[in-house]
Amino acid sequence: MADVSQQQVETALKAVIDPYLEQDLVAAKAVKKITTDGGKVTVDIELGYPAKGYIADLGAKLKEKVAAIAGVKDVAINFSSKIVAHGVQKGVKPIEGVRNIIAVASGKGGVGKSTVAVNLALALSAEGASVGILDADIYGPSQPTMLGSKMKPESKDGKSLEPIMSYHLQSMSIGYLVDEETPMIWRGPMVTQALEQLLRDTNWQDLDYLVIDLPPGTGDVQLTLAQKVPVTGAIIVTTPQDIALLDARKGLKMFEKVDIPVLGVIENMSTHICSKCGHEEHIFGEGGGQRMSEQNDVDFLGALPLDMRIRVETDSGKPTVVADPECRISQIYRDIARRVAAKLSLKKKDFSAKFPSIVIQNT
Ligand SMILES: Nc1ncnc2c1ncn2[C@@H]1O[C@H](COP(=O)(O)OP(=O)(O)OP(=O)(O)O)[C@@H](O)[C@H]1O
Repeated sequence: MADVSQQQVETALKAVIDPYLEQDLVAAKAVKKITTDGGKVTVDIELGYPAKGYIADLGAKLKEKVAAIAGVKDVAINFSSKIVAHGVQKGVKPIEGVRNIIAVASGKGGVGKSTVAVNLALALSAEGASVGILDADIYGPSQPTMLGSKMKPESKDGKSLEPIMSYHLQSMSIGYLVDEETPMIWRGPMVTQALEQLLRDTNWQDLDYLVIDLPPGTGDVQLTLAQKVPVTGAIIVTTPQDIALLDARKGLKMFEKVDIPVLGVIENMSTHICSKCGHEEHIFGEGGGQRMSEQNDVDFLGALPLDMRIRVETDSGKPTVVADPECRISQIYRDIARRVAAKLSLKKKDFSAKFPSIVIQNT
């Protein structure tokens, strides 16, 4: 019997569309090596995004296609992830130790932006990336509470700060440094200066992604920040109500103005799940985030339910993604995290950046 050819294997691999990259892995240039040794086929795949929770499933689909080629007796698929730095706005200096910055914004307060930001950061970490979070919500820093950490950051040299570690996540917040009431009286320029300092004077350690939890709204502070921080991509959090959607649209326009690509929209409090009977209801209307994304030509990244456990777990210092990694809500956050990172991986690379991070992940 004739040997299995590389071409046959490629054709089989092309039959599987990666839902996060929205293309097959050959087209995405993720297939790095194919070896065929008699009936034994080995495929090396390098994804541009972290995907620990998904590669078993992806590997099984690819194996099934390759195994169906006549003459194939054994298939091995090896996965790795290589996360590289991507381009940012022109003229903004990159941050030492950080490959990519993802800004999480909302048009209006109270839509759950901070909750989404921390769970998204933890979900990226659960998928295998090295992740940090900067709490830029200077008027109401909530990350110290959400991460259950009240420690003061150390300074080894009297100039820079060491990030606080919780659940493998590096974090920095004005809430670690001043008492809760102080930032409320700060004026615009003080806020942006404090934030720039927090961002640049923290010793971030080799981060693939730094998630920035921006202050709510689209005023001057947010605009100045968006101009000064080297952001790779932004995410807008909204609820399905009309008013929140209108405000979210302002957020989209703000990022457009400063040339930051919007990775997409996350709808929070999408449906309500009754904690007693599990019944699901669209109490704030249905499909608003999806419609808004379509109308504004941005991606819809996913929807999270209004669920009491999200509030209880996050507000008590153990966000859902670490409190119960296998539950449905955590799976939604991880799905969104993979989608965000995959979209980011398709953006223009920053060729001046030094080292990518490579993680070997086997099925
Ligand atoms: N999907 C959800 N289900 C239930 N409760 C939620 C959900 N998302 C957020 N919450 C809760 O809603 C409250 C507000 O959330 P959060 O602080 O994240 O909002 P925010 O948009 O960052 O607010 P702010 O504008 O004050 O910064 C918190 O108590 C949080 O636990």
